[in-house]
Amino acid sequence: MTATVQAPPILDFSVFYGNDDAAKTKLVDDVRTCCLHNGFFQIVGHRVPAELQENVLDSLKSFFSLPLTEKEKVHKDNTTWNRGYENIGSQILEAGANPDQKEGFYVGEEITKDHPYFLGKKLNSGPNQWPQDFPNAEKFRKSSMAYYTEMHALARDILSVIAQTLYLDANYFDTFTSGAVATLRYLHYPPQPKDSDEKLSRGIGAHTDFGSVTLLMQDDVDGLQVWEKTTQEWLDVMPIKGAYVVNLGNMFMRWSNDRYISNLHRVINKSGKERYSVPFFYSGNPDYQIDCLPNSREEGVPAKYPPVTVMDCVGASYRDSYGKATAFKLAAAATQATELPKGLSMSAQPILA
Ligand SMILES: O=C(O)CCC(=O)C(=O)O
Ligand SMILES: [Fe+2]
Repeated sequence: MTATVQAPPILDFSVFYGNDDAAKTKLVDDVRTCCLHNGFFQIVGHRVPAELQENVLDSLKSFFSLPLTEKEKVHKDNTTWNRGYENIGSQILEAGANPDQKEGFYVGEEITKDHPYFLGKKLNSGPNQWPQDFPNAEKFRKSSMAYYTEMHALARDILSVIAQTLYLDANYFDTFTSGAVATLRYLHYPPQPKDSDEKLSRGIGAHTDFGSVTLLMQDDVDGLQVWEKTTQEWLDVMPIKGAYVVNLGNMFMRWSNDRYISNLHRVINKSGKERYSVPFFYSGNPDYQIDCLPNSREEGVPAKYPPVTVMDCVGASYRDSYGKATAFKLAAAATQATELPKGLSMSAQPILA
């Protein structure tokens, strides 16, 4: 019998908030093992209130059930800082696959137009767009912002554990997390049509995330899969109520000189049901310099990458992924396809002005 490889381990994060030193050391060791293997783990026992999680899920479901014309009133093309609604098919994350079969809504810090981040065009910084003609509008806005604040706190706590996995002070990332930019993304994956091409149809194509860490809440429908390099297979990450799937992004991998992994994952919604999920992408302070972390390379081994700011590192990945969808649209138009993939607009979306 062959040993089965498990989807990301489920770790009890409550020990981070307790006084049991042995349990804390074990948590740090477990997180280190995951970071070295594929950069994925799951946590329970965090402090994000269950009621807030439910409010977020309820209100995003009622938003996505609005008519398209209502959702498009807050389309993210109204901004150059990536806030608001995104149609199905706007992104291609897997080269060669069809545009992603998901619609989304982006939320970030409420940044006013006189804020230095807005004036300096820092990494998707600006005011949010909120749907107005909507019975749950107030609940949607309030729960989104309360949840956004909670997620910042949880990301800082997780980074504190990750610092310790590298034998660094628990507060090593404080300058990186102060003034950090992050994006909350509400996602809705309609059921994949039965006659869709299995090989090409994706809720979200195989990709790695761009930033430092991503904290993902899944609703109760499965579909997320993580690539397991040792057995060359896709492993299902079955939803656990209230838990977070945590994964490292490309910027963290670069920062650790490729010692810690940013791993491939994808979503295919074969459930026949509507699937909802809420990733929180933590970029960090846009002006922070990402330069090889201490203890992530052997004595005498050079750093693989030159220093880069958070803004340049994450911004380049965003532009690339939306550029692919635009290229697909242009290719489809060039072959005189009568029908373009739904939701692909004719204007390229400038993600970072
Ligand atoms: O919806 C999910 O479960 C995963 C979403 C994801 O990987 C992403 O938005 O980067
Ligand atoms: Fe992802």
